[in-house]
Amino acid sequence: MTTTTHGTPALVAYDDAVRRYDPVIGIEVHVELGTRTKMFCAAEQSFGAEPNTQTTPVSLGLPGALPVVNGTAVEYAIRIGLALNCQIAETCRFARKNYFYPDVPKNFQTSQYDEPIAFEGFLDVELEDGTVHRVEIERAHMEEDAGKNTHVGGSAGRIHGAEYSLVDYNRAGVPLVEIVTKPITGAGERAPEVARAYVQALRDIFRVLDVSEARMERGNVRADVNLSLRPTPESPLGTRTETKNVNSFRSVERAVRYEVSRQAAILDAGGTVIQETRHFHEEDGSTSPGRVKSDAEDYRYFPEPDLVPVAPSREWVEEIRATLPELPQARRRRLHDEWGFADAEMRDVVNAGALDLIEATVAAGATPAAARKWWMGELARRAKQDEVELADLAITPAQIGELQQLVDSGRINDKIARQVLDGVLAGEGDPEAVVAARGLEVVSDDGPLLEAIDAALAAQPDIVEKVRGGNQGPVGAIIGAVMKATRGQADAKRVRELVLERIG
Ligand SMILES: Nc1ncnc2c1ncn2[C@@H]1O[C@H](COP(=O)(O)OP(=O)(O)OP(=O)(O)O)[C@@H](O)[C@H]1O
Ligand SMILES: [Mg+2]
Ligand SMILES: [Mg+2]
Repeated sequence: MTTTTHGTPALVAYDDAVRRYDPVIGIEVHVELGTRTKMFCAAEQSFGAEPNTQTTPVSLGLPGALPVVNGTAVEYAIRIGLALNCQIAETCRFARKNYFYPDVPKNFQTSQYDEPIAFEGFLDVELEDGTVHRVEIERAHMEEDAGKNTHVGGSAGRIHGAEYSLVDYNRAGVPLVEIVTKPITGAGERAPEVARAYVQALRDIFRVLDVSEARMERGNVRADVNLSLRPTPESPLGTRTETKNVNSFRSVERAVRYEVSRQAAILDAGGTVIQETRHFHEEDGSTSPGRVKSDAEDYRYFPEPDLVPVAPSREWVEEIRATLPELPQARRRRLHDEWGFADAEMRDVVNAGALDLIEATVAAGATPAAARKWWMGELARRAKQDEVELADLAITPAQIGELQQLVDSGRINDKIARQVLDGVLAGEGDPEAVVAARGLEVVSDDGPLLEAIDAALAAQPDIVEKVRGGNQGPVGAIIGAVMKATRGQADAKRVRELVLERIG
């Protein structure tokens, strides 16, 4: 049997695998809360600080140090729970999850176990083609992050072969909320897409709730991707693997795909999938074994004796519910109605990441249709050409609004508008400034127009004759000559009027 570098049978092609097996996914998402201080102490937490400068005796796990719960973190956890349609516990406790690893200075992580702050929710996830898949949420609980190990020297990629390891406790004790789905069934071959869309929807929610910067590339949001296969949708659940710390949307999708192909190969060969954690490899989208998964009892969970239970009053919970911002899905529906875009147009806008840009452009005075035309047309084309995101183009919604107003007021035409765009993108300033500096304003004064018209009429007497004879067809040639003479800056409609007037 051929095997891959990670010692598994050769992969089964994805399409083949999902024809013969039913994938079930489970996703654990950890989000770092953007509170000023840590979960159980007053140490500040900010990204990129010098290692080990943001610690207190509590986050270093020094003997005798006593934790205190961060009230803002509890509020953020409730916000997340409510946004995910969860029930909020009337009272819940923290628990110690015991394990030994240098990044956990206390030798346990303070987490929640059988009493999460939020439970029994759901999130409707929209796929790129508009299909909606409901993901059931089992629970959302509070916990603290671990520190960060850096392994130095030794053979590359071999953690335990490193010469030495460094540990940074700045991240130890940073507040986290872990959101755990129930097993997600019914996704079939679209399991990778559902997994990705779910994590993306969560990220968007964290941002509007303002509970986290939710930057994947900084590790603010990390997903553990569980996957199992079963012969049919009616079969009992198979054995899952858990691919840890996947930190981009694309990687979530790839991790699911890879595990489907890998597990199908094992099952095809009559083998059994081992319940284990796995590492994801960005370079080739593969996963490799981590550790055989501890059962919960190996963690010797027990209630945290140093912290009182958290008992959010119903009044407080309702107050938080009442101040929840509009969530992304509701906002998309509202804008869809307000803007009057077709379903497919709206989906394209969302998928292109143009929703915020169009909204801001409309706020700057453009009609929704005009805003969409710019961002999904000319600007999308330029973004693609430069291989950048729309939002990273060197032009703002306010500038597009101004540009569109120049067009609407007849001071420039569509063709000139594209030249103005060039100028703005080249850093020549706002549209008004570019128009002035490049002398692009439409010639609206009739004086210079008449001059150009008379010259054109004189140059083409035969056409003048035809038009006088009642055939207006060839008048286009005169208009074209005038437009050329004014370098495209004339208002074509006005030119036509004047030409006909002149010919009489
Ligand atoms: N057979 C299965 N196939 C796919 N997913 C599963 C299966 N069984 C459970 N899951 C999902 O795997 C995830 C397990 O997460 P959970 O936090 O409950 O446990 P854990 O991974 O064992 O614990 P830890 O938080 O210590 O990693 C959940 O999303 C759950 O729905
Ligand atoms: Mg897990
Ligand atoms: Mg978990």
